[in-house]
Amino acid sequence: MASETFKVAVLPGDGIGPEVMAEALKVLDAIEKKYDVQFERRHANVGGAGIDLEGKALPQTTIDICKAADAILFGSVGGPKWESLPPDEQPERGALLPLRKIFGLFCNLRPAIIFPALTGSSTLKESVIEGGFNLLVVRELTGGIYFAEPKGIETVDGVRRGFDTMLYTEPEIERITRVAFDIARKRASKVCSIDKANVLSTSVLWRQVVERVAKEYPDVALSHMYVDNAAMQLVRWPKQFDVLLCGNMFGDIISDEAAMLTGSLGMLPSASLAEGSFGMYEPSGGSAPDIAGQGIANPIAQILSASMMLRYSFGMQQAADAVDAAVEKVLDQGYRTGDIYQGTSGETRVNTVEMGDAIVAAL
Ligand SMILES: NC(=O)C1=CN([C@@H]2O[C@H](COP(=O)(O)OP(=O)(O)OC[C@H]3O[C@@H](n4cnc5c(N)ncnc54)[C@H](O)[C@@H]3O)[C@@H](O)[C@H]2O)C=CC1
Ligand SMILES: CC(C)CC(=O)C(=O)O
Ligand SMILES: [Mg+2]
Repeated sequence: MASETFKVAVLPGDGIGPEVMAEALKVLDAIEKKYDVQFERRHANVGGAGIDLEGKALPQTTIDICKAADAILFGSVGGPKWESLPPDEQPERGALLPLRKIFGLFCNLRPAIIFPALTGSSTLKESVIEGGFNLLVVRELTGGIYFAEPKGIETVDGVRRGFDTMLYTEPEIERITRVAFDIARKRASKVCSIDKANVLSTSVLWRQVVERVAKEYPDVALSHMYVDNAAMQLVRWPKQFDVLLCGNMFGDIISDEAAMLTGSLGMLPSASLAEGSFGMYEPSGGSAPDIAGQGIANPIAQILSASMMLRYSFGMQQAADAVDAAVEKVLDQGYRTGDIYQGTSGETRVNTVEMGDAIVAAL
């Protein structure tokens, strides 16, 4: 009998979600064997799978399973099949955003680290990334334009118009700013806050609050950058960044860009954290309908998300380090899924399952 048991709600979702989730679960099996721990897993439908099997993107049974769990391991949701449904019934707005809200997952951590073996897979010149970079997007996840009301599409004077509301409260900004500064202290002690304060009122407030909170962290260097410049600076010279503090939408966009610097969106994990130890762990990318069903997706983002779950929700630093090291080892050994394959000597092209097997073997 294992000395410790953690309950994990497993929500594979749509597209490549189930394919990459299967590999992350194999890694958890291996961790159970290696450490004195048991992961009690309950699977639940979410997104398109929820709609198809239970009539709703986020069925109540799924919410209940998540509530009973210590953490959620999430795949991804969405796809063309469900895009013509009313927006609030679609997988993204009907399941993913509500899950983030219901569980208070206000803090999304997206670490973009270039593995030495993958410098050739980045689209950036080697001279820009040599020596590596290690940046962390700290994204506010339950506020901003993705959530605020009113939003909708209406007809006024015979003209259809769509509208959203961008809104941030001072406490919301303060809370995520503290997370960013606390984390920066354990890293290179630099926070770059990303906004659009030359245009948006939410950003003007964002900047004021960030500056006020920063006074409590004199040991952390704060800079501000407009989001358009930040998007450019990320590809110009990513090494200048340590922690990037972003609102919901800017963090969404900037983190996809940061992912590609590391070689592929399929490499970037994420942790969506609540106050306390509860979290949902999900790849930064989506359901990748263009490659779904072919067994070729890169499972590393999902596996590293499981590693973040071990680290942040279960306090299993050693096991998380072991998973991260196993990923690095297989990359050093030359294993590559199609998205990170360069065709150079020393590389072995593998499919999703083979990559998962290699990582388990390296553990
Ligand atoms: N967290 C979630 O569940 C998210 C869901 N989505 C949804 O996913 C669907 C597709 O959205 P897209 O904009 O196409 O973004 P996407 O992230 O699914 O795909 C963008 C590109 O990255 C590639 N890619 C992503 N993950 C990969 C992996 N693990 N291995 C290899 N290649 C990978 C895809 O093949 C595609 O070419 C949409 O319905 C969207 O709303 C998008 C982002 C996040
Ligand atoms: C539904 C979207 C907000 C999902 C997404 O693109 C993300 O969280 O990165
Ligand atoms: Mg995104």
